[in-house]
Amino acid sequence: MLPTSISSMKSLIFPPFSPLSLHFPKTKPFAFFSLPSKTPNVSYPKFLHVNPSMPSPRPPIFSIPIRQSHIETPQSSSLCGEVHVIVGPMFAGKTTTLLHRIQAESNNGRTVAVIKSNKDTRYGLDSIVTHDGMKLPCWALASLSSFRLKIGPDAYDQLDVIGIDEAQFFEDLYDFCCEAADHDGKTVIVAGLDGDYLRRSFGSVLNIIPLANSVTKITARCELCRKRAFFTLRKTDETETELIGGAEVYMPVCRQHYVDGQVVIGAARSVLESKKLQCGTCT
Ligand SMILES: Nc1ncnc2c1ncn2[C@@H]1O[C@H](COP(=O)(O)OP(=O)(O)O)[C@@H](O)[C@H]1O
Ligand SMILES: Cc1cn([C@H]2C[C@H](O)[C@@H](COP(=O)(O)O)O2)c(=O)[nH]c1=O
Ligand SMILES: [Zn+2]
Repeated sequence: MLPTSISSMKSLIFPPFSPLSLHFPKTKPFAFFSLPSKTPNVSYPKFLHVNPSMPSPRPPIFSIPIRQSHIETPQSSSLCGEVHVIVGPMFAGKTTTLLHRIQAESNNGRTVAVIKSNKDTRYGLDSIVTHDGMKLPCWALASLSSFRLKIGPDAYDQLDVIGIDEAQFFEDLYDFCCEAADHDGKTVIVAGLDGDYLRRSFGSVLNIIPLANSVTKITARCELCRKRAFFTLRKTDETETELIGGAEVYMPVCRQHYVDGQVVIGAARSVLESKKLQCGTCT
């Protein structure tokens, strides 16, 4: 028997919720299923280079899988996709984790494609490369909305899994994930920075958390004390939010060293500014 408050409610959904559907969402656990591979002519990335001496990525320290159930219904099994989000500071292993998940999906016979932002030109535009040198061919795009046309609508329809790296640079991330997972039935695996060098929310990455089946925050090692690093410190005095770079510009730091670093950088900046004011030749 349902509680009165629920049973007396008029359902706007047909058929109305059963008590079972209230308690057990009809989602599938990540990587628990394998769809048959569809056509052989779809581009099917393989790892070009996996360094065998590379340690496997550190386990996430913070993972919130949204409650899932093994109960499936026939009508939910084909259409609904999934969204999985991997965040953390630079050098935490986001790209490594994304590539491992994509490789696992591909090994399960699922058709995969990976997208990165064309703003990140660090290693050329044709591949995603981790800080360790692991590499996977990708689509480098200015916007996610261009993906379907770029890959071709037929190839898009054949895709099971879409990986997105450097997600902070895509303005249309929310709309793309919604459409791909809810409407097109794709599994979307997103990797990106949750925060910028000032620890402000970066791009649309945090906006897609309400869409996600799972959210995983991973950490790096603080470059100064080797403790867990949750943040990215910018070592230079540039102030624009988007500034492409690697270890020459950024370092992963723990909370203490982030705070100390901001104080040191702030002090250095004010010294430089006061020197500029005193110097007659500087403008
Ligand atoms: N300061 C650093 N400079 C270069 N490589 C680093 C540094 N710190 C960690 N790494 C390496 O980078 C790997 C993570 O690379 P990657 O997956 O590309 O990270 P992310 O995508 O989170 O930036 C780590 O496992 C580590 O081996
Ligand atoms: C913190 C921060 C980073 N970026 C840039 C720097 C890199 O090009 C990417 C992050 O790459 P990774 O795969 O996570 O190592 O983002 C930026 O533009 N602004 C920032 O504040
Ligand atoms: Zn530290």
